[in-house]
Amino acid sequence: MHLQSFALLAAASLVRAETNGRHDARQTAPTGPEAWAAAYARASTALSKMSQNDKVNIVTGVGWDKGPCVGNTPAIGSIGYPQLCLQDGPLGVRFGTGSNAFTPGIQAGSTWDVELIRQRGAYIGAEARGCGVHNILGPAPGPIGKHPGGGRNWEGFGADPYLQGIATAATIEGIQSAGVQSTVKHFIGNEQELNRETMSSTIDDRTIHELYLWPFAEAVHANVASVMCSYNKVNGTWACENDKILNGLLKNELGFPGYVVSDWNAQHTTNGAAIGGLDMTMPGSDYNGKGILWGGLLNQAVSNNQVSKARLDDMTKRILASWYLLKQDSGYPRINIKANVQGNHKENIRAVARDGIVLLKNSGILPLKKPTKIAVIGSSAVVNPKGANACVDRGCNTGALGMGWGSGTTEYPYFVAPYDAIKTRAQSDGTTVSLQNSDNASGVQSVASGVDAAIVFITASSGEGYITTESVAGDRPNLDPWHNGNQLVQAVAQANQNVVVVVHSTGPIVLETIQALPGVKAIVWAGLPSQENGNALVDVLYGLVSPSGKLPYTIGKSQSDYGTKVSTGNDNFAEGLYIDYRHFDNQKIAPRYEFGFGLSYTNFTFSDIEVTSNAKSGPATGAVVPGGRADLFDNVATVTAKITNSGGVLGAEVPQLYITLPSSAPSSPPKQLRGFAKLKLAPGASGTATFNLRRKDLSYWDTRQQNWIIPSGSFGISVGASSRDIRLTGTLTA
Ligand SMILES: OC[C@H]1O[C@@H](O[C@H]2[C@H](O)[C@@H](O)[C@H](O[C@H]3[C@H](O)[C@@H](O)[C@H](O)O[C@@H]3CO)O[C@@H]2CO)[C@H](O)[C@@H](O)[C@@H]1O
Repeated sequence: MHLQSFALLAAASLVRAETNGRHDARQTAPTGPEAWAAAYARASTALSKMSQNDKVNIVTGVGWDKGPCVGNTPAIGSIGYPQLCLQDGPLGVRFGTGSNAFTPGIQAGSTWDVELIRQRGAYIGAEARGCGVHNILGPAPGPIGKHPGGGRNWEGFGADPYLQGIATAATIEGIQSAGVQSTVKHFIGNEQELNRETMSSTIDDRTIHELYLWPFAEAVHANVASVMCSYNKVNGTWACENDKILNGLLKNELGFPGYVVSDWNAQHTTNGAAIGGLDMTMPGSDYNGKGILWGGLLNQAVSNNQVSKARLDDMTKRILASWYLLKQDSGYPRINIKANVQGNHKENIRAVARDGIVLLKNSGILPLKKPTKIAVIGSSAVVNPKGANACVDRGCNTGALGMGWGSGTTEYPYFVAPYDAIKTRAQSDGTTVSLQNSDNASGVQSVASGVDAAIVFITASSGEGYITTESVAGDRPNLDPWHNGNQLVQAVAQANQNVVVVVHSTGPIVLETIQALPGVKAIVWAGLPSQENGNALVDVLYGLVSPSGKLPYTIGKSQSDYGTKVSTGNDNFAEGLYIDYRHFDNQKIAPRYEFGFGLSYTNFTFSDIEVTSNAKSGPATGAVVPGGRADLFDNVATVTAKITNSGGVLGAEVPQLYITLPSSAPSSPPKQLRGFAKLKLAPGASGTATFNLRRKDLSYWDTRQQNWIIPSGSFGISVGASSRDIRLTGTLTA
């Protein structure tokens, strides 16, 4: 990008900051084009001191397993540039022994609490910095969750582009406020693990803009330092050499000033990747130390003019500018992945684990009221007998579940299992606890009968495809609970009429068998709570807090209701815009629990909706700032609603705003999330939810005009407690 364009765009960025309250809480994170312009100026000065060899080195990883981090580039002595350390990942410092295992992205999304998510990012950033990590490989809003059983969905924030976008931006702002580069991944269309390194994702122009690109646009707007291109092909061309998506969408349309780093071994050619928009190759060789595509080969290609010197300079400047942007050129800690950096961050981990718990069903059994006797049942109530970290990259589902498996995991520094925390609480209440730490349905009668509450634990897991767990090679082939969970719950419900089912899962499971059992009095969707698993659960089971999580995906009545299937060859994304609730709404399919659903121990009433708007139909016209045209980020309408806690205990509600586009727009999902807020309210208290709608929030992508358009006519505004529990409606006209 040119310096003049940054200077011109600085003013536009200030307008955005004043008009979009959501981002005002940003602290020391770099802010917009002016910060990039200063970083680019310094990058240009450094560039002039670098040899062609230096430039090739700074863009080329040193090779797999040849440095202290999962990704490393060599130091460049001539400019005082360090050996750069890139380390996973989205929930903390992978392989760290003195760091925390933060709550997975999907649990953070389930809180719908932007400030908790931002703090989570800031703490991940602080720990990465403390370990000398320059670039932390997260967050991961791709996959978004086209497939309910997609192996890596749990690394991101939920099956909706808006929720993913807000959570992604807040996470990046948090991470980068600690002076650490954030990498947003995986760009783009990597929605399944099966065949991810061979398949092509064919995604139409409107769908890519409105669904898959959306969170990445928010990431670029939050000044993310780098973007990781994915393994798959997009529309027939490898993502890491795809001119249309890297140069076209990312760098030109979104004005991305940072650098594109390859997923590990996702590069296929020397010249094609350089010309197609890749800026840094990782890890630099294949896992056997071979297959080196840049380094010497790139040097030759530049000397032969097959790749221009200007392109190599551009790659180098992007990498240097990101380093200067985060002020990593002075006083940066030395690399020590084993550093002790935990601080008090477990408070955030417990808060996210707890506030992400979704209460799905409660016939009055919860919160527990000093029961005399309880039973705790299931192998996932206790920690893995071999230790919480016994399986490499968490590649098993044994014992209590806190995260899925793969590169997006960390080591647990400790693990509080449900049984540990329940026992501690029970002791102080004088409750007797009996335990069956297996999933054996036939032996459950004796432990479950005669207790005041039988708490039964079931799970489902998934992860990255290089590990197969219990025959699951990444993506879940079905949405059933593992380890005969349905049969276990059935047996418990036969022995006892006061059953509480606790689910730990990487994504939706079909609950129909469990739902039909009269003995099941509560279903607690505890998600993926990481190391604070048991503590977070006890907070909710005993009413220390009222549950306040909301589902970040739909729980359908059957797998086929979702309308997508993991592809065995290439995938033409035929469902288009219609994934998750967009599909259920469009096809008028009743889910069991809809996107955005979650109960509380109190009640909330919604009233007094007000809509003010100066939205005008037509295209966006602003200059390009990081994230897209500047005016896309201008507030054009505001909706407010009064929320009152009309129940008897303190609680938090998440009012959600959905829009329905006017009939002049091309056919669109019936409802699309475009705002949410989390209000903590004492009994009887009221608060105002304010939803600021930006131009982009009211626009569709017009494939002919190649622009975002606000359609003319009347927009439906729905405000509710879920995507289907709409309490207030209004309209606005553009
Ligand atoms: O970690 C950086 C990015 O890497 C991708 O995941 C890779 C993961 O980090 C790595 O540990 C794993 O390596 C295994 C390899 O695939 C396998 O063939 C070999 O036998 O064992 C290796 C060690 O277990 O490879 C993963 C890629 O296949 C992620 O996609 C990305 O998100 C990470 O940021």
